[in-house]
Amino acid sequence: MSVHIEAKKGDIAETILLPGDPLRAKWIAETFLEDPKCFNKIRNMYGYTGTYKGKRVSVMGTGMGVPSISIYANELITDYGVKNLIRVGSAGSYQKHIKIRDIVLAMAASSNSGINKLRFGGADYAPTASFNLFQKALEIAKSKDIPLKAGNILTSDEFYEDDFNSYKKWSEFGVLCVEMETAGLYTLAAKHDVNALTILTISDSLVTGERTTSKERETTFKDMMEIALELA
Ligand SMILES: O=P(O)(O)O[C@H]1O[C@H](CO)[C@@H](O)[C@H]1O
Ligand SMILES: O=c1cc[nH]c(=O)[nH]1
Repeated sequence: MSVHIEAKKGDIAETILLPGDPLRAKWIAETFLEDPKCFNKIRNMYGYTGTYKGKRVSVMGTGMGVPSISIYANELITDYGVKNLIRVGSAGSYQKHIKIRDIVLAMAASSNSGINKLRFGGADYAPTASFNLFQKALEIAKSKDIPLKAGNILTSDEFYEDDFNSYKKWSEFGVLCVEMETAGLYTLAAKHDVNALTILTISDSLVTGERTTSKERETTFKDMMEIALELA
C-alpha cells in the first residue's frame, strides 16, 4: 500500500491506462477487460486490473492536472513497478484542422505549469513521448484504419483561462490541442526510465466552439481505447 493507492504489491499490471476521470477508468474496466478486479478506492480514484486478449492490464483515474497525475504516476512507478503508462484523455483543439473526435498522439508537451521550471532552476525541459510506444501506436492505428494526428500539445494548469484568446499564441506555434496532465507524466516517466504515451480524443474546439455530446464521446473514446489496449 502506498499513500494514495491501497493495492498490494503485484495487484497492478506493468502496463496501465490512465484517464483523468475515475469513472472513465471504471467504464473502461467494465467494458473492455475480462475479470476486472478493483485495487483502489482511496479518494474514489478507482483502479482495476484485468486481462485484455489474455494480457494483464490495469486502468486507473489520475484526477485533473499535473500535481494530481504526478502523485499517482510516482506511486505507480516507485511502489508498484509499473513500466508502461498510457494516458487516455480528452482535449480541446487549438487548430482548424484538428476536428472534434480526432485522435491525437502527444509527441511532446509544452506547458504553462511551473513544475519543471522549479525542477530545472528556471530552464526549459521538453517532455516527450516514449519512442517505442509512439511507434507501436502508429502501427496499431494503421492496422485498424484509425486516422491519427500527432504533434506538440499544451499541458495547461488552467481549464478556464482569464483571456480566452491566449490559446492563439500556442496555436500560431503549431500546438495541436490542450489538456492538463501530459507534461507531468512524460517528465516522471523520463526520470524513472519507464515508458509513457498520451492518446487524446478531441472533445471540443476552441477554434470553432463545437463540443461533442456525451454519446459521441463514448463511441469515439472507444477507438482511442482500442489503440491503448492493443499497446498493452
Ligand atoms: O478527460 P481527461 O483525461 O480528464 O482530460 C482532460 O479533461 C480534464 C478537464 O476537463 C483534464 O483532466 C484534461 O486533461
Ligand atoms: O483540458 C481540457 C480538456 C478538454 N478541453 C479543453 O478545452 N481543455
